Amino acid sequence: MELSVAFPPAKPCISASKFQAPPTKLYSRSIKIHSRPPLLRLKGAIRAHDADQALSLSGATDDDGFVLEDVPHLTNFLPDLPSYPNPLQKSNAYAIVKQTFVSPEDVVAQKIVVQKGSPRGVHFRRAGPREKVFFRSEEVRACIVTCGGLCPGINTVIREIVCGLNYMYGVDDILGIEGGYRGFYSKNTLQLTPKVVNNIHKHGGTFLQTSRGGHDTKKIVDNIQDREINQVYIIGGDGTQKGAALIYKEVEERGLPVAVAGIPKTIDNDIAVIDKSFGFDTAVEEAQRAINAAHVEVESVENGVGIVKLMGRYSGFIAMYATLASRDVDCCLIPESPFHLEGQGGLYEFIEQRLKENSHVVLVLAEGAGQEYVAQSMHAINEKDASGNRLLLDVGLWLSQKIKDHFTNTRKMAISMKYIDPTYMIRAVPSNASDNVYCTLLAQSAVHGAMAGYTGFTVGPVNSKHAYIPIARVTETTNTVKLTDRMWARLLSSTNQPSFLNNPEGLRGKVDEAILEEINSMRFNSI
Ligand SMILES: Nc1ncnc2c1ncn2[C@@H]1O[C@H](COP(=O)(O)OP(=O)(O)O)[C@@H](O)[C@H]1O
Ligand SMILES: O=P(O)(O)OC[C@H]1O[C@](O)(COP(=O)(O)O)[C@@H](O)[C@@H]1O
Ligand SMILES: [Mg+2]
Repeated sequence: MELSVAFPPAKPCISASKFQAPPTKLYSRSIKIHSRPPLLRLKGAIRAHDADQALSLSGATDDDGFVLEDVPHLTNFLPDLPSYPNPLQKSNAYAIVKQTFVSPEDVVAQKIVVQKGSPRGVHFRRAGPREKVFFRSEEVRACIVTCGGLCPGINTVIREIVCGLNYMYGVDDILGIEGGYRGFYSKNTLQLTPKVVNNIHKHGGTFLQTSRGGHDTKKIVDNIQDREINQVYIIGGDGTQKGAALIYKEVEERGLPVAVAGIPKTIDNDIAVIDKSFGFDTAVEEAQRAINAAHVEVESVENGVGIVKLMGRYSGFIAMYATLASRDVDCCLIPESPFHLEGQGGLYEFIEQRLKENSHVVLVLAEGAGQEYVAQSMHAINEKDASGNRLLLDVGLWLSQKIKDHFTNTRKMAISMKYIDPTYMIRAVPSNASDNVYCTLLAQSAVHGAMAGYTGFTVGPVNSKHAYIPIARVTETTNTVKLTDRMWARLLSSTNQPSFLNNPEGLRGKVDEAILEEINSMRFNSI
């Protein structure tokens, strides 16, 4: 029988130090299922074979198009690593659970809407506790680091990693790395216990502090080695996960028995593969307060124009969901959807029409929207932050000014402009109840994965089932709002705003020619 599995190429069984790091790019290959290698018992430990776990995914044939995009396992480069029975076997919490351990055959499908006869497609390993663990509890020294921008729920994830390790696996040596990646080599560590982290989930921000920039793989791994850390939990966005992949590769090259687990974090919800990033719901909820305030303000004056600027560097998810949730928003502008101000079908015309109808209008603006216009008007240079992310110009201020100028000078209409910028407020709050539950699941899944010897993985829900995803899969692309998907159409139907696509010529010279081409071809295809 043949099984199609996607994972880095198998490496010869030679000493760990001689291993080459596998290429990041995953590829798909067919491998035969042989009779499973014997499990040798030695002194209460079980010798495992990495292929054992992948190959036990029986029952699939290559002609049904089943692909497993597997995550690395410590035994890939440390084949003699002993394993032990999972202490959860004796856990009160799991005492009456029907199936404590996730079967090695359990996988999560990336696509759940399929057609009859279509290939089964890509799958990820299901997250959760495994029968065998590759660490003795008393030998674990774990560390947690948080990097990048803030997001509601980071503290809950930290808390639940600490409590999960301690309560489920009896681990009591957990270090907090302070101030992001650079904290590995520039700061002292913090000892984390359930008591220390008991209340942190009630606060926004990160208990461990964070930073941008400062990723130096060699220095970080030197530090991991010097401190004898063997489990690394890394909470952060796309940049952080890229850094985590480099740490994992370096760890593998050095042949260290260190599990590297990534927990994806970003307020922008732009991480690929996973359903949604934690804190996103909280941020959307918090954004309602700002939208509400804008609405109250502009409803109370004549010709009130409210603008609310929300986060979203390259993707407008927060703006889109906040708009859909609110129903007080007349128009939502996101980076993915180019807009134009002047002429037929433009923003000025739309605002004037709504002012005539309702005497007020509320616009929600993602910070990454219309950056081309702002850059043109300010002759700005492309500045970057310490992590290399482009620093955005304030589109909110620019748009408020443009609208004021247009109505006062060109249209000779008095308007009352209220510009609200709650960007940092929506990500600095503690997470709401549903995000807290989500964070708990993420943290526990990460702990189970690391204890089971998986490494170089990111954890997250795929079609609402938590899975272990190869890091490269979540960093190779960024999630953006697809204008061709139904969700954006739902928003347009809800606000009844212009799509700005009916007059692509109005965009000429203002947005990238490639975007215009795309719009034209979309229109052509949909006619
Ligand atoms: N391509 C990369 N390789 C290695 N480290 C990176 C990379 N991109 C970002 N980082 C590091 O990850 C951390 C966070 O990245 P940043 O982009 O600021 O936030 P986020 O992880 O939320 O996207 C920073 O310390 C940065 O140095
Ligand atoms: O001012 P900071 O801390 O750099 O953060 C601003 C950026 O952080 C974000 O909230 C999210 O960015 P990350 O996910 O990369 O951390 C962006 O929406 C925003 O542009
Ligand atoms: Mg990022």
